[in-house]
Amino acid sequence: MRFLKGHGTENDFVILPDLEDETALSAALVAKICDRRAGIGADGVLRVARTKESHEVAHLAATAEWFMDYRNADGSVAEMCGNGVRVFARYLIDAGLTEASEFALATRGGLRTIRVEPNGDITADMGKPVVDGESVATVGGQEYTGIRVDMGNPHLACAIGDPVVQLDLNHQPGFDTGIFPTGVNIELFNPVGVSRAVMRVFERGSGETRSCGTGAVATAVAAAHLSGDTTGTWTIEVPGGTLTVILDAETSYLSGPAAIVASGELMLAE
Ligand SMILES: N[C@@H](CCC[C@H](N)C(=O)O)C(=O)O
Repeated sequence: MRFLKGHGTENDFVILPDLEDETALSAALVAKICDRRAGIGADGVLRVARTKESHEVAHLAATAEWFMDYRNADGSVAEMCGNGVRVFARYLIDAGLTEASEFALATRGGLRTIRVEPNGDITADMGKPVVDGESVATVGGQEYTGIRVDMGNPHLACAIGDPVVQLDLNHQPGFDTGIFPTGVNIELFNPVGVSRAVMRVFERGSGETRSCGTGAVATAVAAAHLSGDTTGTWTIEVPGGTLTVILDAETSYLSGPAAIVASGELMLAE
């Protein structure tokens, strides 16, 4: 099976073009592929499938030709991945599978419109974030209150007083499993200056990653909320780079670099 490797602000993915929809991707195979020692290594897998052939999203086929079938590093399925859609778009463009500079992609979280910027960055329309009250994450015995944000996938974005660089994110943070029965992506951030935040993330199904696009939007929403705003342009610094988030009354946008860095033949099987 052919694969490519790509990343968006070091949130890295193995891309599996499955244009004829022939690959049954088990959780075990995904976990093997994402293993950083015994596999290729990645935060997740992006299977490239035709929307019309994919029963989960076939109803979106009139608008989006391609479906991003996203899997976390542990093999679990997620609704959306913000850096994933941007890297997926970069693959489609580089592979000549689209010539448009603006096009829609199907995800389990619904349609996402992509725009290629003049400087090569890729912007995704991430939809309207849904804010749904507060909850608490526990990291290293310390409790942090955050804001629940639904980006198609679940987030808990916590502004904290301790510097995020000092956190130990080697272990799963605690969270309320009653509120998040299918797990949650947890962002810890320090607001810095005007409309800027430094963020780290512990992703559901992947552990700590160096960036998370849906998490960056959730962080911008939470940071804006704290400053009494709901709109504006936010710079979110993550360990792997910098993302820009625009919040307006109707939707949210995520912009940043996305690159394909390698391709090859996968020898792994179940
Ligand atoms: N890295 C992603 C989010 C991937 C999915 C997430 N781990 C989940 O299970 O919801 C992003 O860039 O948004």
